[in-house]
Amino acid sequence: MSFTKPNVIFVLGGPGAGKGTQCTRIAETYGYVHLSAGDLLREEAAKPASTLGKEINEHIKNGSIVPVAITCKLLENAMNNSGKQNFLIDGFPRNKDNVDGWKKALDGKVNIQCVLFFDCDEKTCVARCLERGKASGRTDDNEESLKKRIVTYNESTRPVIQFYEKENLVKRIDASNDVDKINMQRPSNRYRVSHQYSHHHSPSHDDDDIDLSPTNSYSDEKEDFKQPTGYSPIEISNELESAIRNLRPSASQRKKAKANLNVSKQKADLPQLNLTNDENFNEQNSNKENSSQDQQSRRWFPNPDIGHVDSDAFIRHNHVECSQQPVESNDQINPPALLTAYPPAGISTRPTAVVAPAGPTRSISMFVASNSSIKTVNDTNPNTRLNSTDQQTITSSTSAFQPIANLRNLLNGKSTNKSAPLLMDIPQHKALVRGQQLTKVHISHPQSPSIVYLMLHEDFNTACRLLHEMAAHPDLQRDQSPTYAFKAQVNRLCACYHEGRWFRCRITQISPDFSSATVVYLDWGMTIPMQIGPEYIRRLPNEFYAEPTCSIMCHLDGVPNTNELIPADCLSECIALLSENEYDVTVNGYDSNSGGKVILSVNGRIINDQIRQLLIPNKSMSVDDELIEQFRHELPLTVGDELKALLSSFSGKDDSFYVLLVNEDTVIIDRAMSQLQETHFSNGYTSEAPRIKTLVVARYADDGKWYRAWIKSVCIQRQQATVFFVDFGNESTVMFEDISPCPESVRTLPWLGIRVRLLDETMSHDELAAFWKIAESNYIWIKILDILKDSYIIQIKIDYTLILRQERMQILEANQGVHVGVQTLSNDQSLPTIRPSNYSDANSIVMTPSFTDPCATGNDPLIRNLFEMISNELRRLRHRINDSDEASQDRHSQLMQLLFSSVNLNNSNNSKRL
Ligand SMILES: Nc1ncnc2c1ncn2[C@@H]1O[C@H](COP(=O)(O)OP(=O)(O)O)[C@@H](O)[C@H]1O
Ligand SMILES: Nc1ccn([C@@H]2O[C@H](COP(=O)(O)OP(=O)(O)O)[C@@H](O)[C@H]2O)c(=O)n1
Repeated sequence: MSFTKPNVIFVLGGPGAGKGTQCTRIAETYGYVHLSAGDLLREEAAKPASTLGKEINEHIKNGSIVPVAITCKLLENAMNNSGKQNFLIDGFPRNKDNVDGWKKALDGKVNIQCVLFFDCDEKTCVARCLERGKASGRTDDNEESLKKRIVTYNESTRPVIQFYEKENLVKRIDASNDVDKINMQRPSNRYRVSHQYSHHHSPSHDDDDIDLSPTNSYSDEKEDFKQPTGYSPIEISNELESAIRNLRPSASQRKKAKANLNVSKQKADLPQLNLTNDENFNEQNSNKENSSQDQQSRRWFPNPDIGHVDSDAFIRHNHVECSQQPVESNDQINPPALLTAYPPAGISTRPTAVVAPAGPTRSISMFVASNSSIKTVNDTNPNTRLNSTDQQTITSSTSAFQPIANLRNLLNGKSTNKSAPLLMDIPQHKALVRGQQLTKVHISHPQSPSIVYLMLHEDFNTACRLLHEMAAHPDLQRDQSPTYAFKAQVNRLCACYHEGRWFRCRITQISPDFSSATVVYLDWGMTIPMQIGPEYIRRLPNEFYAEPTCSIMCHLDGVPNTNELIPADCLSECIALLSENEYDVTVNGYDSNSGGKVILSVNGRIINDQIRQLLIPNKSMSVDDELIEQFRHELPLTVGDELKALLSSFSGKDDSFYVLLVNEDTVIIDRAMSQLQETHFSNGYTSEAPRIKTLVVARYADDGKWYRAWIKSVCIQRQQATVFFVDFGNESTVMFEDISPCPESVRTLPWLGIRVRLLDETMSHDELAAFWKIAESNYIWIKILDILKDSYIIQIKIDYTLILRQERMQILEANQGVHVGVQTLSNDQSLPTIRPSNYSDANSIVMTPSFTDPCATGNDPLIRNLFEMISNELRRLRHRINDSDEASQDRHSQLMQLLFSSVNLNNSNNSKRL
């Protein structure tokens, strides 16, 4: 029995026909998971954060059909999240769009067992819905909506039922009967329903059985439905039923399977052995045909492409040295029956691979280009020959978009299952380094539009070498029983067989019946369900523990990391963008938990931008700060980072404010922008409105210069848009003619405006204004102390040297030999050594210089005294809010004067005079 493909029964019928009622019973009796499309839609619409709520609610109220992308994704997610195999899908597919969308997303990946058609006359349906409406609170159980729903049902859903009738999949059930008559007759273990071809014909008898066995996919009683009044009992055997109930194979099954494979050396009672029989292989092979039809959408599921990897072809093209001989294994001498927590001697648990700057290579392109011919090569190679009956079709029960948390756990070697032991591990891929530029990088698995697994050139070589070595390893010969038993356990490493190759994998999930496991391919990134059994999963021989994983998970910087529904056509465009032979990669960040943050490009074409363009138009057009946060494009900052910045604007909301980071990007943006000042934008948005939430450049009215911004809202009438300047953190209203698409050269540079607030310091706007007076137009150094959702907690270090340099230079010139004071720095020197006097004062403007000059240290008390006074002055300044600008400016310069006169005098008496 195969559990690799989920079984699906569609349940259709008019509104109120009783689909939900019967499904609940079937689900209880047969262990099917009941998924009601309508319920899922209502649930989604009820989520406060849902951007689709309005759209869904409108359709429901109007009785029209919600676009399939939404419904299908909800169903798919629910199936994936259930972790189960058998599903009753109620209220779907309801029109042709539903059928097509389902096919596009899931064809070949599930087993459609049948379509249960609950046939009920209109009057009864309406009456039931109205009755339900009294208590259900549903917005559509009223006469007005019902009229529309009935029309939709007759016009759109009935043709779907007819379509499936032609496919001989429909089981018609007279749903006008009493609830209990329709339902299961216990205790006979039979699902007894009367089913008739049409409600115009009354049933001649009413105890036909419907087979709900998960494996009996298409019934062969075609004749049934050729005669409208014909009934043909579909037997559901007790055996089959118990098989559904008890998914765990029986002891005798296990024994038989074991005998078949002659796994003599294995422990007799290994519970995970559930070996496949011929029937399965046939079924799987027929599934394979289906699945190949829909390769585009399949790519989002665990990637079957790895089956095409042919290391021999690869080696021929690339002259990679690789032993053709079986690798000498000392396992025979030193055989651990199961891997223990101790790594074998000589195996490093630390990464050893070096992330090489990708060298010149033809490998990846050759590999990809020769993909089509690889199959043939495979067939002629005795080492890697594909045996068609041995092929295990990969079908997926895992989500197209895996939650990152799981992956993170995987990458960290953390178990998702508390009881699972942490075993010997394969070292992680070497960390990427911010700023690294890589070329000829291959995507081994596009997990989602925003997450990909990258393989550097060297990784690719290693991965192929591993494939080759594993194929030659004596313990991984499929025609021979494995030397050592392998007990499948969550988190355990293993070798998995797929399309003629063994791969290094980690088990992440095991089905309750121990027949299948979900494994992640450590070197290629994808997650795939596998049958458990020595044919498919074996102990990973010791020699394959040393090599670090060959791929690295990376987020595409600036691409929204969305779990939201993505329409199928948009998805396939994303896939196409991620299917290039090789990429140039810029590393914008790396974190051992979440992997790399990268920008992919091909011939200068920035893939991140293209994907973002595809994804963002699908988002809600309502202005929503939360949402923009999702794709805000920041430098990856971490706690402890010290950065040079300029104060740029108040956030206007609280005591947070924006600073503009000053780094090499600032220079690039600056340069690009000043070039733009000169060119007159002819491609401004004069005829059409700029799209909300797109990155543009906009002319800032105050100085007439262009800056990067995103569109927050537009007013077509006034031909105006509110834009948010991403490098400064302020908003402004700009005419359409002063807005232009963002030039590519600066599009992917991180937004330099970051929102910050001071630790434990609440500043009023007025205080901030005073603070501004001191620090504006001068660089400040900020240290990141904490990262909040919407802002950074920072400590400010004001680089007084910049303020003072001028004067100080003069003083120094005039007073040779005076060593007290602040260290002078040139602009590009590293951090000034000015430090806050103590931690609690960290955010006030009290700064104490540290001294590099030994002479100065002798004057410590004086200096402390001096700076205390200065800080008092500064505090006073902060509170002199009502002063006119001029007055405070005056005060400011007075203060500076004081500072310098005191430094100049370098005398405690003088400092007292302050
Ligand atoms: N066989 C039946 N006879 C009478 N009322 C029924 C029957 N089946 C369901 N109902 C009632 O009719 C209403 C609609 O049933 P429901 O299962 O929610 O329909 P659907 O899912 O097809 O819209 C419910 O209030 C339910 O209690
Ligand atoms: N596949 C589906 C299922 C339901 N729906 C919407 O959800 C509404 C309620 O569906 P439902 O299955 O809960 O209700 P019934 O009409 O079966 O009582 C429908 O009228 C549609 O507006 C949809 O758009 N597409």
